[in-house]
Amino acid sequence: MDTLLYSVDQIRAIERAATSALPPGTLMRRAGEAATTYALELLKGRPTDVVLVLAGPGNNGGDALEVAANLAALGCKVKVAWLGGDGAPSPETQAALERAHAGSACFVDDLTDGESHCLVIDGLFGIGPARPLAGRARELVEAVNRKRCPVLSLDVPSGLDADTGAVVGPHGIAVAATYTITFLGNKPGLHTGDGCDHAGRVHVDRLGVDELQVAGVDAEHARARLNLPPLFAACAAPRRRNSHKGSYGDVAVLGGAPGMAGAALLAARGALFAGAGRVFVAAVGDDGAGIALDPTQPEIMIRPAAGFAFGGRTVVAGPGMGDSAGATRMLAQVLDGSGPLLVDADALNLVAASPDLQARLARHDGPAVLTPHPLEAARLLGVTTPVVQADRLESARELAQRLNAVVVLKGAGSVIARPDGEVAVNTSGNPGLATGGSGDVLAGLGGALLAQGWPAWEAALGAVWLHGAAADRLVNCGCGPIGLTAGELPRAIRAELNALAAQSRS
Ligand SMILES: NC(=O)C1=CN([C@@H]2O[C@H](COP(=O)(O)OP(=O)(O)OC[C@H]3O[C@@H](n4cnc5c(N)ncnc54)[C@H](O)[C@@H]3O)[C@@H](O)[C@H]2O)[C@@H](O)CC1
Ligand SMILES: Nc1ncnc2c1ncn2[C@@H]1O[C@H](COP(=O)(O)OP(=O)(O)O)[C@@H](O)[C@H]1O
Ligand SMILES: [K+]
Repeated sequence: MDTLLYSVDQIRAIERAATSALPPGTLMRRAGEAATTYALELLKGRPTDVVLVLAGPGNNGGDALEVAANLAALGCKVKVAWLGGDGAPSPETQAALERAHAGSACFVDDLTDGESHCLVIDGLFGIGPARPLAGRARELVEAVNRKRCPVLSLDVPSGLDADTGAVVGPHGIAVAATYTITFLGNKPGLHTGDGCDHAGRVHVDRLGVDELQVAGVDAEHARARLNLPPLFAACAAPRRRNSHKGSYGDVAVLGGAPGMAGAALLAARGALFAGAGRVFVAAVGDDGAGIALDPTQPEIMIRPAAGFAFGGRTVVAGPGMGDSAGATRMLAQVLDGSGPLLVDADALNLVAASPDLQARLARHDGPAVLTPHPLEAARLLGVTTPVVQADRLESARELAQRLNAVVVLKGAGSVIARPDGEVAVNTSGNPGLATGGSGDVLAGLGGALLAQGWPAWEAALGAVWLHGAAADRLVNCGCGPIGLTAGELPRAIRAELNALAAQSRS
């Protein structure tokens, strides 16, 4: 899998470089050939029924018409729904249209509901759409999304923004593909937000554009990639025989105000099962009369936050912390400290509400990771959740820069961003994680990696990937996605982390 993620501007730059070096029409022909080969692979070489091809007015439509012509020439039954535009098609698309017309592909005006197809090829729009799909384009997408057969999108599911993973809106619609074959380079929008539900399995074909042409763009711009173990596995070193609990750091969870003990305990368990040497809960607003023990995890030491010695420990601030004056005071204290810090949940909301805490956080003298979900990110940025979700990569970048910390913007395709603008989009996980407390476990896991000496960037990448991989492991064993509980995650995280450490040795 190509792990670098290119913006539409970068793809257009790569395209310009390649087009000027190649005979006219080469890229579209190659896109058509690559998609034909992939379609036949998906159909195990033998289409059993009609292949329906949707072709739009731009070059994405040209790619689709190439596929239609190729499949028809190979003897497949092909129907084409062609959506002409206002202007004339590009010369390449015009040539592809003529090729498709000259062969045995049958052009149809409308899709008949209930007609069966073995595959739909979606070539309505690629990286071009600037406005929400409407009229006949919308009707075609609605009809395709009602079908039960597999759908192969060319380049990008039509109607999806390739940069952001948002459906082009307002009130837009996008093809929900089973597979996407994407050209010249991988694209962030296929892997985050709505993109996760629309792209299906993503296959990248560089169309034979040589690395040198792409390299010029990489060196200058490529600042996004998929989050996979090679980015952080080197930190998951096997344990030295001659080591002790002090070798693996202390994690202190600042949170667990009365009535919200569970969140802090889940974070603490996340830290414990991810290998922290010792785990504490510094319970906010608790004079010691509240939770004293986690009966299923007595290893966790629970102390009142007031007077707790945070120095020299990794602090996970926020799970179940509440917004009391005491909580705010304790948070200011840990922000002013110099140890590794992970800020989550209520602590993020307190930071969002206080310019003073924001300044303290930006000045924090030590590794810092923030783990907002989209609403928390919106509060921190002073915008609404839809604004955050409309461009998850840029929202995460903006926050990382403003608060001078590594930021994890959670949700499907979590985005991890650094203050210098580098971004990674997570590849693991599933909607089983959409359950109360799973974020608390992630916070504890991130804290444990920091406590074991992982730098902030690698700790954030590793925690997000391991958390998702643990959820995938549980689903593969039948424990979800429906009904997966946050409490099941720590043990699965332990299994994933040990597997990673074992691999890093071999
Ligand atoms: N960029 C490249 O290097 C290559 C591009 N190719 C294909 O070309 C695509 C890009 O082509 P285009 O730039 O022509 O863009 P698209 O084919 O994505 O669509 C642009 C066309 O759609 C119209 N349009 C946009 N939004 C619309 C809406 N809501 N309703 C109706 N019409 C709308 C535009 O006016 C324009 O005519 C890529 O995604 C890819 O599939 C391939 O041929 C291979 C090489
Ligand atoms: N649909 C999803 N796909 C993948 N991961 C998800 C999905 N929904 C939630 N998650 C993950 O689950 C965690 C939820 O965290 P959060 O919203 O803070 O929940 P809580 O506060 O209840 O613990 C995050 O790591 C998030 O990325
Ligand atoms: K498409």
